[in-house]
Amino acid sequence: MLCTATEMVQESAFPPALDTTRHAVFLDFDGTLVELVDDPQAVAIEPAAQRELAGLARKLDGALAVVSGRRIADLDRFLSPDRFAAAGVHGLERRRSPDGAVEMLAGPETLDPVRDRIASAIESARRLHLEDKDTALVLHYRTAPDLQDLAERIMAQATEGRDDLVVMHGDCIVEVHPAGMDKGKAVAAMMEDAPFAGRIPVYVGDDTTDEFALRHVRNQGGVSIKVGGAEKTSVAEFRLPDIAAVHAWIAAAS
Ligand SMILES: O=P(O)(O)OC[C@H]1O[C@H](O[C@H]2O[C@H](CO)[C@@H](O)[C@H](O)[C@H]2O)[C@H](O)[C@@H](O)[C@@H]1O
Repeated sequence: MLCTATEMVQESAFPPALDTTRHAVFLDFDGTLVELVDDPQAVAIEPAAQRELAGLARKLDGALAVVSGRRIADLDRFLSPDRFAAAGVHGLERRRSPDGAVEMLAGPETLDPVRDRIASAIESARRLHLEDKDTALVLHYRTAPDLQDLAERIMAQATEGRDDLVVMHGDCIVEVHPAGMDKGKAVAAMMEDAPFAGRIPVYVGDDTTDEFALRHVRNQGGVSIKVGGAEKTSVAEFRLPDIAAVHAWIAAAS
């Protein structure tokens, strides 16, 4: 099911092959490395695909990061036993190397009033699911698409008057977190330091929240790749049709 669409015209060129001596690779997680499913905790990466991913990180001398709306702890769990550099919760969590510490750019307290309002609002809308990521709250409606308007209304009411927060609309979700960070800013920050600095950024993502990073990378002369068909409009220059194509493209890296 397609829950969202973004702006701008389509180009559908197949991306160039990865060059592991020159590229820095940033990969979205849900919808890019793993298939979308109803239960957010039920995603799984194919073992062969995970081996290729770990192999790519080695070939790039570590210049590979997962850039996700997920918490880094959740990414680690889904990708265990491998660990990667990562930007979690749209950049509000950051880990510059696989074994480094996770920097938190915001705390959970700021969302407490919103958390309470959403929890009480969904008591009468039990088919909506609240995912609490500490520094972000997500209302899921993949299994209740008829409740999209209600989910958006609940989020709008719960965040009314809070200019310090930003509401984002993703694939069958509406999400809130502290303002000031997005995936484009997260990629820009990671590109400032080794092992990413000096390389050409490559970004692969499927959702509206990836558009910040796709735009940033395209503006920097990097390689921007949208995952999905023409129904998903994007600023990206290149396109891979689906998750299987992403993994095949990763496996072909030289
Ligand atoms: O930035 P991403 O790695 O793409 O993470 C975005 C959101 O992913 C998860 O939600 C999405 O995947 C779920 C599992 O397939 C699906 O049920 C949901 O409809 C999708 O939007 C995650 O639950 C969110 O917290 C992330 O923000």
